[in-house]
Amino acid sequence: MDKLMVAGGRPLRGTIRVSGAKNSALALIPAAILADSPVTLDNLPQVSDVEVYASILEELGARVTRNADVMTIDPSEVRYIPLPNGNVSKIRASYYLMGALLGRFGEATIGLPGGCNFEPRPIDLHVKGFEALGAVVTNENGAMRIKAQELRGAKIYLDVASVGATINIMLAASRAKGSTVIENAAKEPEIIDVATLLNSMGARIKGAGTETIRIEGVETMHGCHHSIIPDRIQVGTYMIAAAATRGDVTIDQIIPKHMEAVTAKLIEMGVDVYEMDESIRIVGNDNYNSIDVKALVYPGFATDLQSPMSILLTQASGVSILTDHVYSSRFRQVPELLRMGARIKLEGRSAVIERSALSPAKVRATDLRAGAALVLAGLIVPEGITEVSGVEFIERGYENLVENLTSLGAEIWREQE
Ligand SMILES: CC(=O)N[C@H]1[C@@H](OP(=O)(O)OP(=O)(O)OC[C@H]2O[C@@H](n3ccc(=O)[nH]c3=O)[C@H](O)[C@@H]2O)O[C@H](CO)[C@@H](O)[C@@H]1O
Ligand SMILES: C=C(OP(=O)(O)O)C(=O)O
Repeated sequence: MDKLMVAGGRPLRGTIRVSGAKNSALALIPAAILADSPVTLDNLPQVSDVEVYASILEELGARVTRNADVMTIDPSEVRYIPLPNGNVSKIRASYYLMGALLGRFGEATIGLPGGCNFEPRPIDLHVKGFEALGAVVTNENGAMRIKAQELRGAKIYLDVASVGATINIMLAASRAKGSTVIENAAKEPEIIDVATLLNSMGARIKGAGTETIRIEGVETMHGCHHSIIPDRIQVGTYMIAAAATRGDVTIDQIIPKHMEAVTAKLIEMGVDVYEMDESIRIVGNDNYNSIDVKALVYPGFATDLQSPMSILLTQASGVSILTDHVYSSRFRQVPELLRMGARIKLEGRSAVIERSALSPAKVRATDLRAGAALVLAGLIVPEGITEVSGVEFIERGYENLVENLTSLGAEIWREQE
C-alpha cells in the first residue's frame, strides 16, 4: 500500500481541469446494460471505482473497451448471473446493478454494496422502489435477490430524496410497463446526467433535476454516445484547497452553476471567487471570517465536500459550525485532525471548529473525502511533512490528485508504506 507524503506551506497556483464525475460514471456504466447495442461514455474519470465497475460488467458478459477517458460497453452478450460477492462488495454504486439487471432481465442477485463506510447507509428506499414496481425482494445468504414476473410502472414517494434510490428506480422503470412517477426525487446534477444518457438510449424520462420525475417504460433501448459532466466534488475540493493554501487557482471546463453552494460559502468567508462561463478562479488571502455551513441535498452544500471544508474552516477567525444534514456522523477526518492540532469539537451532527495552527503528523484516511481533507490539512501545515495512509480510499474518487496538486506547486509524493 502507498501513502502520500505532503509537504506544507506552499500556496497552490495555476490552472487545472478535472475529470468527469465519479458519481455519474458509476451509474452510467451499469445503465449500459439496458441497451442492446454499444454505449460509449467519454470524459470518464480514471479512478479505481470505475475500474472495478468495468470488471463487474465483464463478469456479466459485456465487452468493455477502454481508451484513456473513453469507454465503450457492448452489452449485447450480457446475461443474468448472480453476483453475491466479489467486486460488488468493493464499491457502493454496485447497487445500480439491481435496477439495471431488473430492467433488462426481470431479476438480479447482488451482494450488499461496499464503498465509503463512514456510517450505516441503508438501501431500504431502493427496495421500496423495486417492490412498488412489482418485484419481490428477499435475502439470499446475505445477498439481495430481486425478481419480478412483470415490472409495472408505479407512483413512488421517497421518504428521503436519495440519489441512489432515485437512479435505481429510473433504471428499472425505464423498461417497466406503463408510467412511473417518483415524488421527492433527488435533484443532484448526476440524476440529470443519468436521465440524459437513458433518454439517448431510448428511454422516456421527464423532470430529472426536479422533485417529480416521470418515466414512461419502453420495450427496447439502444446504444448511444454520452459525455459525462465534470466532477463537481473534485472541483469543490480544489476550490477549497486553493482558498485554504491562500493560493490562486483556476479550474477549467467546469459547470459553475453546480458550484454555487461552495462559491457562496467561500465568498461569505472572504475568499475572492471569479466565475467565468466554463471555469472558476479562486484567490485566497490571510483574513477569513468564521461561517456556518450546512451540508444538504442539492442545490445545498454537498455532504461530499463537508470533510474538505472542515480544513478551510480551521483557517477562519472565530468559531465556525459545520453541520451535516445528509449523514449525521460523517466526521472520520476529525480524530486525525485533532492529532494535527486542530481545535474541533463534535456536537451531535455538527463540528464546532476554531482557528487552528496545524502541525504535521502521521494520519490515516478511512474514507474518500476524509482522506482528501487530510491531504488538504497537510498542504496548509506551515512546515514539515504530513503522511497520509489509506491512499486507496482517496483513489476511489480523485483522478490524478498528486499530479494535479504538483502542477499547482504543491510538494506531494507517494511512498510505499
Ligand atoms: C455513488 C454515489 O453517487 N454516492 C453518492 C450518493 O450516495 P447514496 O446514493 O448512497 O446516498 P443517498 O442520497 O441515497 O443518501 C442520502 C441519505 O438518505 C439515506 N437513505 C438513503 C437510501 C435509502 O434507501 N435509505 C436512506 O435512509 C442515507 O442514509 C442518507 O442519510 O449520494 C450521497 C449524498 O449526496 C453522496 O454522499 C455519495 O457520494
Ligand atoms: C461517499 C462517496 O462515495 P460512495 O457513495 O461511492 O461511497 C463519495 O463520493 O464521497
